Amino acid sequence: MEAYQFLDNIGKGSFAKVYKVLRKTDQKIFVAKEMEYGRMSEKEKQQLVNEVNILRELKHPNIIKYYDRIVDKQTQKLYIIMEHCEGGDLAQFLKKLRKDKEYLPEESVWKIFSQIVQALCEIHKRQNKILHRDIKPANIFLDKTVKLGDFGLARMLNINSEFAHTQVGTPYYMSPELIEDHKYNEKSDIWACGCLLYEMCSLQPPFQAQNYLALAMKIKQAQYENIPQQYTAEMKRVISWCLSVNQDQRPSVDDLLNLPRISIRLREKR
Ligand SMILES: CNC(=O)c1c(C)[nH]c(/C=C2\C(=O)Nc3ccc(Cl)cc32)c1C
Repeated sequence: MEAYQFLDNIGKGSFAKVYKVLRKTDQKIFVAKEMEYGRMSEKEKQQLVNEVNILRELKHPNIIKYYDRIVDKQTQKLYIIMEHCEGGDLAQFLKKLRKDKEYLPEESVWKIFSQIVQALCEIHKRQNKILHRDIKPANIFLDKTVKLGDFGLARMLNINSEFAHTQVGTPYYMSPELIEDHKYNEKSDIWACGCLLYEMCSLQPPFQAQNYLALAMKIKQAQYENIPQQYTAEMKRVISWCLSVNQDQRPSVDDLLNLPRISIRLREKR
């Protein structure tokens, strides 16, 4: 990592530390995600190679840009160099709103959501379909555009891995089918989008409990409190649609792109 100067430790991604770094050649700022691969099994190393290969292929304004990967054989650490987003992550942003008791205007909620749906469209519609598997505010970054990042758990549909059952932190956004130990699929990402939309309105996840079992019960019954009254019936409808227990009843990415509050934005972009 001689080409970069470490500036700050800015947080944790999935299974990793995240640093703000300066590229010495042009003084540009990036983010380096540091992962220790020394203690990883061969399968986990394959997952790491898989994450980097996923990132390298993705080029979209609403997906965190991958720049480089550096292997430090001495320390047995892999660094993934990615774009830096001045605004930090959405989790911190929502945490500040909650502290200031300030709700997000509905227009802002749709603006963020429409960009995440576009990112999802990009990864779901590829020939080699990709599932993100960890959509949540901490993996959404704010800059001139909103960007979906940290594909730490993403994988091509055709590669199974024991990571499938790896959970880091409380699984607030876990879907009913995952609780039933069914296969993760694109409708599980849609469930997570419903949780994200809910949390942007309520400033807390739809499903919370004191323990995993109680959380699982609430998720399986899609039992959640109403969002604040200031949001429209359309917002409530889309959240309810994404949080359909039966995944076949959930919207597809195309259904979400065709929502009036999203499609109007896409037309304006053209
Ligand atoms: C207080 N947090 C920050 O200031 C912050 C900022 C300005 N950027 C970030 C994080 C990232 C960032 O800016 N780009 C990233 C790409 C991948 C991952 Cl896993 C994280 C990031 C953070 C956590």
